[in-house]
This record gives sequence, C-alpha cells and structure tokens, in this order.
Amino acid sequence: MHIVTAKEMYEIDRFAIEKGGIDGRILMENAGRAIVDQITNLVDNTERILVLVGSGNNGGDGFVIARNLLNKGYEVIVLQLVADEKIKGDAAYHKQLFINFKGKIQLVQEVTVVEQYLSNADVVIDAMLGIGISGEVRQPFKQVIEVVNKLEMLTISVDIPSGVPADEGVANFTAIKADYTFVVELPKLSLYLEYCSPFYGQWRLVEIGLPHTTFSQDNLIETWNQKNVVETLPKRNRYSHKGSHGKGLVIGGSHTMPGSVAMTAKAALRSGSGLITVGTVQEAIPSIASYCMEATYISFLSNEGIITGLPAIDFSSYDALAIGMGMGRSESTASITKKVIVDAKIPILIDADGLQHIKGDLPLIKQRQHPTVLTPHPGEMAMLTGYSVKEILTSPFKVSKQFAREHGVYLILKGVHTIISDPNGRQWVNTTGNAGLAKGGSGDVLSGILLSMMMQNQSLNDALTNGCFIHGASADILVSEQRSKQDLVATDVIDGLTSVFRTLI
Ligand SMILES: NC(=O)C1=CN([C@@H]2O[C@H](COP(=O)(O)OP(=O)(O)OC[C@H]3O[C@@H](n4cnc5c(N)ncnc54)[C@H](O)[C@@H]3O)[C@@H](O)[C@H]2O)[C@H](O)CC1
Ligand SMILES: [K+]
Repeated sequence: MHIVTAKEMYEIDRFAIEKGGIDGRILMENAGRAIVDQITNLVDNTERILVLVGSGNNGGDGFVIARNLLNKGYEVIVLQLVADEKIKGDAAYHKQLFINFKGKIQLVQEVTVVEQYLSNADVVIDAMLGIGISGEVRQPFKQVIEVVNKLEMLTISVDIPSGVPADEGVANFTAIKADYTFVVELPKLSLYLEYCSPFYGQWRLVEIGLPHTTFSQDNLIETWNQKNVVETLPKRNRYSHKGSHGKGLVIGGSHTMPGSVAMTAKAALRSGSGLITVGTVQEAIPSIASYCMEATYISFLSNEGIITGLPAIDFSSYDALAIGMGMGRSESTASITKKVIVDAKIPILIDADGLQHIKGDLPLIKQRQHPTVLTPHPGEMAMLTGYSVKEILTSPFKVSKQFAREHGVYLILKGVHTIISDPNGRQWVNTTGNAGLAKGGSGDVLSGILLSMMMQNQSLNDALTNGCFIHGASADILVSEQRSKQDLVATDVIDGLTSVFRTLI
C-alpha cells in the first residue's frame, strides 16, 4: 500500500474531485461517517463527547462526525476554535448541516473555557488540524493541545493527531497525543517516523472512496505486509535440491565475537538456504560449529583472534555472501572487506563492522557490477553519511533514498520502522517487529535471513523486503505466544522462523 506525503494526498484528492467528478462534500461525509463507525465501537452513547474543530477540512470532518454521532443519540458539543468567517467551502457546508440538525456549536478561543468544557466531557474528538498544517502550531491550538494532553481523557484524532506533521523533516512540534487515530484513506509518512508514530496511538485506516494511486512515481514509498510476502516469496519446488536454494558465504567473527557469524549462518540455514559456509578465525570454529552443525567452515589467517588474511576463495562458487558481523575493526579486517568488495562478483551484504570499513570505499561499491546491500542502524548510517542520528531519524526516507541512489546500493535502514531503499530510489517500510528486537544479535539474525532470501528465486527488492518482514514476524509471533519483549533474544528469533514459514506464509 502506498504511503503518502501531504502533497500526494492532495493530488489524489484533486484527481478524485476534478477528474473523477466526485463532490468534495461527499468525500467529507464519507470520512466522517467511516470514523463514526469506528468511534461507536469504542464509546457508548452514555458518554459525553466534545469535538474540537479548526478552520480547515479536518474541522469539516469534525462537523460530519458530530452530526452523525448526534443522530445516533450521543451527547455532542462542538467547540469551534476559530472565527466563523474562517470556516469555508465543504467545511462550512457541513457546519450548516450540523446546525440544521440542531447540533450545538460553541465558539471558544479562551483556553480556560475550553478546559471547562473538557472537564464536563468523557471523550474528545480532535478535528483541529489535519494534513494542512504548516509551521508551528499557532494559538489557541497550541494551548488547547497542551490542555488535552494534560487531562489524559480518551482522545480520538481525525486523520492525524493535530500538530503532527504529515511529512518527514520536522523535528520539534506540539501535538495531540491520541489514544486512537482514524487515518483517512492512506497512511501518511509520519506514521512511520519513530518520533511521530507514538502520537497516533492505535490507528486504523478508514476508506472514503478515493483511488489508491500515486502520481509521482519518483517518490514511491510502500508498506510491505503479509499479503506482499505471500504473493512474492518463492514456493519450494518438490524437485529442487540443495544447490537450487543457494550457496552462501558468511565472513566475519573473531575470537571474542564468535556468536555473531554463528547466528547469521544459522538464520540463513533456517530461512531456506541450501548450503552455508562460514569463513572465520580458526579459534572460533569449534564453538560456532557446535551451534551450527549444518554449515561448513573455512579457517582464515588470524592474529590474537582477529582475521588477518583472506585465503584463496573462489567467490563465483557462491550465490551471495555476507560480511562484517563480529569481525572487529582492525586494519586487516578493513583491507579484507575492501578486497572482498572488489573481488567477489556476486551479490554482497555488508553489515556491522563491515560498514565501518567501507566509509572511505564507497566509490568502490559504486563500481561493482553486482548488487551491494548495506544494513546500517541509525548510528551506522550517521557514520556513513556524516549526518547526525537526529537528522537521520528526522528525515530517514530522504536520507536513505539519497544514499541508495548516490552510491548505487540497496539500503536497509534498521529501526522501529525499517526502511528498504533500492538504487532507483524506490522505498518500502517493513510492518513487522517489536521492541523485543532491540537487543544484541538481532542484526546478525537479520543478515542471515537476508542472505538466504538474496539467494532464492525472487527479485532483490522482494528478497530484502521479505527478509525484513520474516525477521520481524518471527519476533511478533514469539512475543504473542511464548516470549515477552523483555526476555526475547536473537537466537529465539531464529527458532521462531519455523512459525513464520509454517503459519504465515
Ligand atoms: N482527500 C482527503 O484526504 C480528504 C481529507 N479531508 C480532511 O481534510 C484535511 C485536510 O484539510 P485542509 O483544509 O487542507 O487542512 P487542515 O484542516 O489540516 O488545516 C488547514 C487549516 O489550518 C490552518 N493552519 C495551518 N497551519 C496551522 C498552524 N500551524 N497553526 C494553526 N493553524 C494552522 C490553515 O490556515 C487552514 O485553515 C485532512 O487531514 C482530512 O482530515 C476531507 O475531509 C476529505 C477528503
Ligand atoms: K486532527
């Protein structure tokens, strides 16, 4: 499903009205009624409802909601926070309908008066500001937002919690902290920004009759969900053999960090790879092999438990490789990473310490004729780009698209909402995963799943989006059935893969 910016949402709206011929007042009616259907599941009609409306169409939705709740026997008051003349067009039409239906509207701009009304209500519907917000929230909205947040009453936002920007790039704002948000037709970008999404509370889309098209193909951002995985993940052929599912190489590990490559290898095997070989230091092989008996091993030259030399490897005998996990950050591991980037004429995934090593070698990556996948978390992304972590979290879509295009890489920016970008600038947001994954080793497991997916018979975009989905889905199933976010560890996520493959896909 497309994720839209405010500009794209307005384009779709304009298309529906101007080319499609649908009346904007009907869209507003549809929005309000669809949201009322949701509200009636949450609130019973003995509760007193206060609807806060602003000057735009978000306020217009508020009038439709108020009228339809009134029709259903709810006690509703609308507090209009702007002067009458500010309410125009479709919103004015629906305001008039509410009046005709004997609805009560109070024009209030004093925050103390708003506070009195709030103290006599059980539920507040926030229809102050929608996707049309620009700049900092002005008065009286700012104070009203602060009062609503302080009271901690059930708060339901229309389309977007008032004050939250629709798009990325705005780091500081004052906004309603909603319990529920009913998002009109398509998800807005800010739903997938970790500093904005908590404001939405629980959210759901409501359909109002708009087409799900976006017009600027340049900016395609989509969610990747179970339906997409089911459609794209290749089925295992009855007549396939181990060679049909990929032969992968994992390079990394050190004497003090054997677990990382062990988890990558095991996760790759548990996600369908045919054969996995681990290239690591001699000292680490016995412990890794006892955990991952299905893999084969290449012993790398080492000194004090750190890889120092790359043996002769025929990279062309592998379908893909992953490098960097637990490798350490020495000069020798840096030069090995560089050599692999140049010599291996196969798809490569670079993670963890490998990412630290490539900062100065990005031109080498651009020259590669085979795909390169980078899997940074925001801290590593900051290291690679020179932006601060805050800047990356404020504009993760823009920063990752720019980077993927500029360096010709597939980029997986890991986070609460992992963003997958391809070298053409297309982007997807993963929809699975939970806070239980914020632990050491999660990234190693993800790398293994991705390596495996890269070797199956699917496009690289599908492989990476499917891999991210499967990783998060394993954690989600575990947390809902046997583990908690507290005790979940990375190896559980490998064990949980079986539930994902058996039940979800
Ligand atoms: N197709 C759709 O998506 C539909 C959406 N609907 C709803 O309409 C809003 C968007 O409406 P719009 O009139 O464009 O903007 P807003 O209501 O969000 O607000 C504009 C309003 O607010 C004033 N304003 C702007 N910035 C600020 C600020 N910083 N502080 C205070 N006031 C501000 C501005 O002057 C305008 O008057 C969308 O979210 C949906 O809820 C339709 O109902 C159905 C179709
Ligand atoms: K709102």
